[in-house]
Amino acid sequence: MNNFLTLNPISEVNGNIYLPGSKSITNRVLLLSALSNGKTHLKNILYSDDTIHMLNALKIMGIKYNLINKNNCIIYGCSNNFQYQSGISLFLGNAGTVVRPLTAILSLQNKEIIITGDLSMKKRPIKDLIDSLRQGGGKIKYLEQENYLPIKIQGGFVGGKIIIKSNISSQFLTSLLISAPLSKKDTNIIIKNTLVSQPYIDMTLKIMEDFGIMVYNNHYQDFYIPGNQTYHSPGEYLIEGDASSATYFLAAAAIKGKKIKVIGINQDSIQGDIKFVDILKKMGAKIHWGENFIECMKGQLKGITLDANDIPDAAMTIAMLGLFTDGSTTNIKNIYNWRVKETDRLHAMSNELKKIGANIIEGEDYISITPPKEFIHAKINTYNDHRMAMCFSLIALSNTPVTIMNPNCVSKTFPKYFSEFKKISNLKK
Ligand SMILES: O=C(O)C1=C[C@@H](OP(=O)(O)O)[C@@H](O)[C@H](O)C1
Ligand SMILES: C=C(OP(=O)(O)O)C(=O)O
Repeated sequence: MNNFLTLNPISEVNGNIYLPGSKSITNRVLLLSALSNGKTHLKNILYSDDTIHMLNALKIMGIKYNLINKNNCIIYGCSNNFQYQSGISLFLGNAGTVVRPLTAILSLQNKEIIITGDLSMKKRPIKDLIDSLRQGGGKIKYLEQENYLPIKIQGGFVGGKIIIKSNISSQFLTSLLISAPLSKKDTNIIIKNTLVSQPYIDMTLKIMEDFGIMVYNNHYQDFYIPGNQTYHSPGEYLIEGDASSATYFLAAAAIKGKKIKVIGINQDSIQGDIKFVDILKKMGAKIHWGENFIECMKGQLKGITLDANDIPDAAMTIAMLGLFTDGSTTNIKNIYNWRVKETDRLHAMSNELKKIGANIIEGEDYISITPPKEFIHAKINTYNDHRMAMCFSLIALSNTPVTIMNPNCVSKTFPKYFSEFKKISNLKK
C-alpha cells in the first residue's frame, strides 16, 4: 500500500463483515494463558501489530506456543514461571495493552528486564502504574525521561495495600488486578479519582474469572484479591469479534447502508464498545440484533450529547457520525484521555475534521461537531493512529473523495481494514 490512499465517493454500502477478534480480549487471554497451568486453545485471536507484540514478548519470556493459523493459537502455560535471562529488553511498539500489563507482571519476577516502545509509547503515561507498583515493593527505574518509558524493572512486587490513580487510563488498574493474585501478599487496591473506561475493568474481571480467579469488587472503590494463587487454563477460549472495529462498518451502514451485517458479536458482548450500537440507534439508524451478529441500516441521523468516558475508542466513530446528521450538533463530553492515546486524539480529530469543512469546537475534554455545508476533499493526517485512519475512511460516504495519509497504520488493530471496507462499498458511477 502507498503512503496515502484516496477513497472515491461511495453511493451505498452493503454486505457481511466477519469481525477480527477483539484486541483487548486477545491480549488479556494470551497473557493469562501464558501465566496459567496447562495449555489453552485460543480461537479467533486477533493477529495484528498489538497482539504480535504480546506474542513476541511471551516467546522471549520462554513461553511456547503453536500459532496454528492467524486465528488459532495454542499456548503452553508456565504457571507463572517465565524463563528469561536477567537484563534482556522488550520492545513493545505502541501497544498499551501489552506495555502496561507486562510492566506489572514482570514486577513479580525477581529479575531485571527493560521495557520500551516506539516514539508515541514513550510519550504515553505510565507513572500512575509505576507509583502503585512501587507501593507494593516493585523496584522500577526510569531510564530516560522521568515518568515515561523506557523503564528497567528489577522485581520486588509483593502486593499489599495499594492506592492507584485511575482517571487517566483504566489499563493501570487492569495491570494491577492481573498481577495481584500472583503476588506473595493479599492485595487491597484502593481507587483514587474517578475510574475512566470502566467497562474495560469489567472485561478484566470477567476474563480473570474465566481463568479461575475471583476478585472482591467493592463498587469500583476498592478491590480485594488474595495472593499466592494460580491462573487455571479454561482449556479453550473463544474470542469475540472486536466491538471497536465493528463501529466503522455499522457507522457506514447508518450513513449509506442498504444493510451491513457484522458477524462475531452479539448483545451479550463483554466489550464496553458494544454500547455504540444503542447510541447509533438513538441517533436514528435501524438496528437488528442476532445471535452472533448485528445488522444496521440507514436512517436519518440526528446529533446527540453524550458522556463518552466509558467508550473512548467507539466515541471517535460517533464524532464521525456527527458529520452526517440533519444539521444538528453532536457533543461528546468527558473524553480527556483521548489526549494520551496513540496521539492527542482531541487535537488530531479537531484539526482533520476542520479540514473537511466541519464546524468544530475543541474543549479540554470535549468536542462538538456540526456537519459541513459542503464536504471538502482533504489530505487527512493520521498521526500514526489506526483509529484516525479508519474513522476518516467514512468521509468517502459523503459526495467527496478523501485522501488518507499513512493508511498502513491500521495494522495496529485491523491490518485488512481497507480491503474489507472496499468489499462492502459500491462506488458512485
Ligand atoms: O484495557 C483495554 O483493553 C483498553 C482500554 C482503553 O484504554 P484506557 O483505559 O487507557 O482508556 C482503550 O482505549 C484501549 O483501546 C484498550
Ligand atoms: C487506545 C488504543 O490502544 P492501546 O491499547 O494502545 O491503549 C486504541 O486501540 O484505540
